[in-house]
Amino acid sequence: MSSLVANAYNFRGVVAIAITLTMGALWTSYLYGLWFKGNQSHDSTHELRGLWILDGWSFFTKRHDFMADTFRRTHQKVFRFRVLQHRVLAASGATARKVFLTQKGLSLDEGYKILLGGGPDLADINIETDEEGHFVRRLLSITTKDRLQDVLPSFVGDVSKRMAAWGSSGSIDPFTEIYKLVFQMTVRMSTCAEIADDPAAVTKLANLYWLLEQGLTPAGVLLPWFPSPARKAREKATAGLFGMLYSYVERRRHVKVPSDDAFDVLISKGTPTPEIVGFVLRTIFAAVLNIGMNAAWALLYVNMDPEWKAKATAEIQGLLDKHCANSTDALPTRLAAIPFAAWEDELPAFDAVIRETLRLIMGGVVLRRNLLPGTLSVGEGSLARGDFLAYPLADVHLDPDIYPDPLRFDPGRYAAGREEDKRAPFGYLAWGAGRHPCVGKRTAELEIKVVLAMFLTGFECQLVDQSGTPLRVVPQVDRNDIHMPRPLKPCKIIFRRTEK
Ligand code: HEM
Repeated sequence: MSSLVANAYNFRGVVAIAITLTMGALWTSYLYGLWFKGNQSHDSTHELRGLWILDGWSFFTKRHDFMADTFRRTHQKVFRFRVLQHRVLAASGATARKVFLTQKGLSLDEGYKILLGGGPDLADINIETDEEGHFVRRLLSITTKDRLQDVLPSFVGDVSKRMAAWGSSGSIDPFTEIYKLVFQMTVRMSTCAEIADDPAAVTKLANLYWLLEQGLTPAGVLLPWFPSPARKAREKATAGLFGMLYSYVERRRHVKVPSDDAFDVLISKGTPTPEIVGFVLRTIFAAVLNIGMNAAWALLYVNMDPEWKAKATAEIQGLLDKHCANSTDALPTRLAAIPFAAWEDELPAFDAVIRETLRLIMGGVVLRRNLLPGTLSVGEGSLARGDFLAYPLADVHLDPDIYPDPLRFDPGRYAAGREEDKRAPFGYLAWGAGRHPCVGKRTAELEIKVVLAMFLTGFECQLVDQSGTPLRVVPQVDRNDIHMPRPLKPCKIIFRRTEK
């Protein structure tokens, strides 16, 4: 009872502090708004004049609606708003898109760090590394064709082992279970066998990672100084991940015969342990949510489209017949016998399904910060040094003039004779383009293909709603979820295993 009373007092204290902070934030926001109005640029760009904290909040909590509604309401191709002291130019249209993608001096890292809360950062636990500047080069060194060929049989083995735990029939939430498959493959690709072969270690890593993801909240970005539970959780998770990964890397340093695993490759190149840890955290962050959600959506779309399901199934069966003489071998053994080059070059229906899924799902906002001296013209707006630039991919991916009937899943759009993605400059951006194309594309495509191949050759599936009623169309996407756009209404896959 006394602890209940104490909790009630604590609760009232927390509420009082929260109210005081909120009032303080609104008041500061108001004063800042007055100051900002006096200091706004004198160009013709439309500026939102509300309380900055509300604009900033909508940008984090309902980003898609905030951007789409404001473009619609203002009839402008650009508008400006504020997130704390930062000025953001939201831009749409072909000219702005080209500047966004090709202009030197627009920083991708700075854009995401401040407006998305960045990813995991060892500086949160006072460990400074020089990892950021080397990340792309290191990633390319562990995702070469040869390495992916080496790791491919383990990908298939990992996925099939995890799927075996589902039993011979039942139901799964694709956005949870496929995320786990992708997590396992990404750990395999970016760490070492001691972790990837140990389900308890992978689960521990996944739990810490999930805790860290949950720490990336709008409040954490908008009020970084506020010691919120989310911030504490994030620091705790970062410390846990650091401690765990550090000990595995140090153990690998002392083995007599190095392997081809990522840790050993990075150690052999003289990479210090904290930088290897930072590299793994960043890789998992860039990979797992992106691959996990797109693999889950690809499965939903292809399963609901009989024509493309038949094409993709025939294609993978063709590769099984070609590369595996013994048809009595278990499915994972046969899939693992298909060489990486065939996965990459001989699955055009898979490629079209993935390409179309990504167009539909990758509608979020991409970000840059202007580090150039002076002012830069961006379409009909201008960007001062230090300002941020936000471009919604939906501007191009859901434009009916480029992709007629844009919400329809139609992988044939890219085929010779149609090539809708070529109707506008930079008409397809799901893998980025220009100065910052995605460096994880090859790995991501392979992981998605392995998941689809396992489902298409080893399972019968049906998409149902939460009550088990079969769905006739794929659910709509929650475009306001900036981390992992799931369906607006939850759904499940009911499965029956047809081959082991
Ligand atoms: C389906 C999965 C993925 C999708 C849809 C995707 C999409 C993208 C997009 C759209 C960009 C450009 C962002 C921008 O211009 O602001 C990008 C960049 C990038 N991606 Fe991916 N990505 C995926 C998987 C991965 C994976 C697996 C990795 C690493 C293992 C990765 C690493 C990166 C990096 C490092 C960049 C920035 C490159 C640079 O700074 O120049 N991505 N990705």
